[in-house]
Amino acid sequence: MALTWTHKDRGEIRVHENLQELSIDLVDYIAEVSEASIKEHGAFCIVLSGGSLISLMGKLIEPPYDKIIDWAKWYVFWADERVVAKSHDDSNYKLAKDNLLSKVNVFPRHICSINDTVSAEEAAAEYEFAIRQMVRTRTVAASDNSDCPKFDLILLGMGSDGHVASLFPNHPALLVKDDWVTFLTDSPKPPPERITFTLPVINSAARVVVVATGESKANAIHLAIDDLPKQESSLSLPARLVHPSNGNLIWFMDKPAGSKLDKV
Ligand SMILES: O=C1O[C@H](COP(=O)(O)O)[C@@H](O)[C@H](O)[C@H]1O
Repeated sequence: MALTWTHKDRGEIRVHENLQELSIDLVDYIAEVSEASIKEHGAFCIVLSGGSLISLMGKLIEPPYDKIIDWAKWYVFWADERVVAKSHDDSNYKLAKDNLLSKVNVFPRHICSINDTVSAEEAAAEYEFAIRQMVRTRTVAASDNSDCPKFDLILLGMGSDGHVASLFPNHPALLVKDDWVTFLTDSPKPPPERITFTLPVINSAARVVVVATGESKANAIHLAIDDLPKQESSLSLPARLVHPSNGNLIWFMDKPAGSKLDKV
């Protein structure tokens, strides 16, 4: 049984017994939000990340989810991408394509991935332009209180340094306010060239989920969620800056990742 509670300003926290339990709870949540979004506005705009998140979503291609989800109404985006060929093992697109998207009936034209033949700067600009077009045509909702898209669900992983998407500790990308997508050529985690959603976009989503597993993430989870006596600059922990202004935040983790939380 998961230990769950709601923190006064850090959202809902779900600490699971093991990866199997976490994975079931995560896909149940995704299926629920997919259904609710489709009922509400006829589409489900979901934003993926790379890393360990995708294997935790693996049950989506199995019964009953493969049949009950209305895949034709899914629009898929990425919170960040490595600027490598789509066939490269580092590609977040390839990871999701191989393990999820190629196994369900999401329309290829509903998959909004980056152009892998241009520079990081151009890829970021083109990706943002494509999303702006989708907001204009109302495929993606617009935020009520910012000049940003309002995705139905943004799924983020978190590194042991507290990075989310490709927003790394103390990196200038954390300060970008006017762009929806920015780029970096000096990522501390390889590969160096990446594009990423900026914080205003992440924090304008209707729902943001952060998924973290393993003991190596325990300290970052503690710093991202617990009330800290004397807070260092939040720029040193991007996950602490995830704070949807008008949406829900949920943290899914296993016991080792949650082991340093005050409540645990
Ligand atoms: O480089 C990245 O890392 C994070 C975290 O990955 P994880 O394997 O530790 O879960 C991921 O969320 C991000 O999309 C990816 O580009």
